[in-house]
Amino acid sequence: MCPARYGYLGPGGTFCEKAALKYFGGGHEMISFRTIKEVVRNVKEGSIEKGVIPLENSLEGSVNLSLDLLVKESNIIITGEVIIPINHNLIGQKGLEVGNIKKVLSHPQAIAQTADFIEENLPQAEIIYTESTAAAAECALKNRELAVIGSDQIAHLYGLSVIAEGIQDDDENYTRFIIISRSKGKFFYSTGYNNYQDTKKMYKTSIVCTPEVNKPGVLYEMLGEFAARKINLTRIESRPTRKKLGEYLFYIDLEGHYHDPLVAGALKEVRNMSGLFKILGCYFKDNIKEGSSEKDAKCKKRA
Ligand SMILES: O=C(O)C(=O)C[C@]1(C(=O)O)C=C[C@@H](O)C=C1
Repeated sequence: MCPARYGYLGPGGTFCEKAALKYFGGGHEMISFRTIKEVVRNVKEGSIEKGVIPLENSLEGSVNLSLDLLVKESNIIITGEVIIPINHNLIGQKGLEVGNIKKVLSHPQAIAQTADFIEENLPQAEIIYTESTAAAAECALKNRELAVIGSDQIAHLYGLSVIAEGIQDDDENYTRFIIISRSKGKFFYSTGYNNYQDTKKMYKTSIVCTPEVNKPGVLYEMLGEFAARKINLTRIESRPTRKKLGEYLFYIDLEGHYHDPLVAGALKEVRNMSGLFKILGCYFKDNIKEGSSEKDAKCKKRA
């Protein structure tokens, strides 16, 4: 049997690769793509079975491009999630000192997650955004005055040195990645499950919706459908519809399976109040285990 083909935001050494390995384990064909858009396109066109892209970070919030693509690409669904701790380092060629750094390169999320460090230690440096932390490391190979922000793995992989360790604004730094697949058809409601207490422990359902009419209290009414059924929401995020100023899409993640009658009932009501309504996916929950940040792991190793 051929190994499954999975894609992720690369090149090799990104946090996304780490997340993909945690989720899929070994023994698969792993293909790196240079942009999130390319990962999504390849899943959509069927050249890979699943793709892994970043969705949100505990310090910086959403990766807007990923949110937008989930709505734009109608045949893409979320089939899994994986959360990993993120530990950033300042990286450069051997012998590079902080005072000599002219440019700092990284993914916008990584730059934002280390904003305090940059402000305090690198006020002289020009900031350059790249498609990923590993793409930044490729550039550092060609220029001695250039530093990169990323994992210690990329330093190792690209033969670079770590100048400063653990430079994120807060030690508790996690990114949630989603696994995307090609949708096989419309989501349907059924009553396969009937114990919300069980499904809420195991599953998450993600939806996106926009109220059909813009009237006072409409969002309150929509969210009330979940509150009335004691359905726990784990996230709500708004993004412009990109059609009209002041009109928003609401991304909602909730605990429970959409086949659970309680969840299905709430979703039906919310759909009735919505213009656009899409179930983005229903998948197993990943949990952050206490003491699972990279820094904690390093401390344990040293002890
Ligand atoms: O550039 C990488 O290494 C990525 O995997 C992307 C990404 C992101 O988009 O959030 C992933 C984790 C970190 O939050 C920083 C960057």
